[in-house]
Amino acid sequence: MKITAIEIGKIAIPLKTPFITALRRVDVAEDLVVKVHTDDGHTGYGNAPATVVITGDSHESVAAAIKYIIGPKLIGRDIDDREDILDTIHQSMVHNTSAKAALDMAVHDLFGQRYGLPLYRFFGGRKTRIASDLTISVNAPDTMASDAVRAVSRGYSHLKLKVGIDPAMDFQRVAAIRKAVGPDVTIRLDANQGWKPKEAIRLIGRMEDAGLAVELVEQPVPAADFDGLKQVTDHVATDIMADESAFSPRDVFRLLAMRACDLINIKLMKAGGLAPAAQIAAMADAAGVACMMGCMLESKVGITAAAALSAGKAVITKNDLDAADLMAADPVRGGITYDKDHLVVPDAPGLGITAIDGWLPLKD
Ligand SMILES: C[C@H](N)C(=O)N[C@H](CCC(=O)O)C(=O)O
Ligand SMILES: [Mg+2]
Repeated sequence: MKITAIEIGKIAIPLKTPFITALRRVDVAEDLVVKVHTDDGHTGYGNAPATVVITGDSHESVAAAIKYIIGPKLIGRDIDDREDILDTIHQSMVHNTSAKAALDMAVHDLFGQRYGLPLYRFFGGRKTRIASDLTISVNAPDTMASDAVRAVSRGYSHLKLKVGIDPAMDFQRVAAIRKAVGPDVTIRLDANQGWKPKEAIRLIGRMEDAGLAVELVEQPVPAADFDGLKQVTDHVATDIMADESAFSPRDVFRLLAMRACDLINIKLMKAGGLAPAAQIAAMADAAGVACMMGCMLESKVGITAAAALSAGKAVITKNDLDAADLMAADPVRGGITYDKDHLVVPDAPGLGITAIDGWLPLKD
């Protein structure tokens, strides 16, 4: 099975409600989807949503990296040389993790197809269903409370609340939601870098004193401030998770060595795909630090790949793989299905994706 061509196209999917974080607002999710074709008629799928405020990657930069730098090095390569192809993807250029993730995913998809192996089995095959939280966008406290109640009525028992806009109002947001959903719903927070270290320590302490029962706080401080992240971790009882601080395996090695966080959020778009994401999971496992499998605002292509890794690794104990469930339409045929708050992984070879509706090839 040899790679013969790589096509790049885009899909646009309206969201059920606007996605609002401390970093950005999105009304329509746009995802770049690559198709990697082989000489025996197979197609491997991968995706790369542009999340410029987090990864720095735009659709233009992803397409250029694939088309001019990494892609040409993959043409003619045999899928049986998987590790060698993955080395090429990851060593062709620095940064550009979204472009690398899209190609790494497609290569794994083709490898699964080559051997009739569902990807979740390739990564360990521990489960066929994984539970995810649902994200509640940052808004006025009463709006967030009603969004949270609606999410619980849809079957979600874990909610990830976006905060990080301003600490006093963030306290009101969490208090309003806890009051609305009661004590049995798990509440996790994602500040998306919005607080300063001392501000975070005071605010999380206040939430602890008020008995708001927050399970974890994701990325309280700016991504580059590893010392600030450690300061927060060391001064609160609530678990602190690194997200934007934890891109590459090397970042995670540093975070683990510093004991700067209690948990790691792994995302394919930050790590550069499944191979480096699996490396991160293995390092965290060795350090005794549990992980969340997270996602960007991306289609079911990337969510299916992330779910396959999560379903195979015991160290991944939490999932924030709700992106495709935040969307009002699903143009991806095959892949995972949502069953209330669970994702069911496909039993078909590779990612099990058969077609993408509304996929428009990128023009030069
Ligand atoms: C979609 C997922 N639940 C999520 O919240 N991811 C964000 C970043 C997503 C984005 O801005 O596209 C995160 O965990 O920070
Ligand atoms: Mg996050």
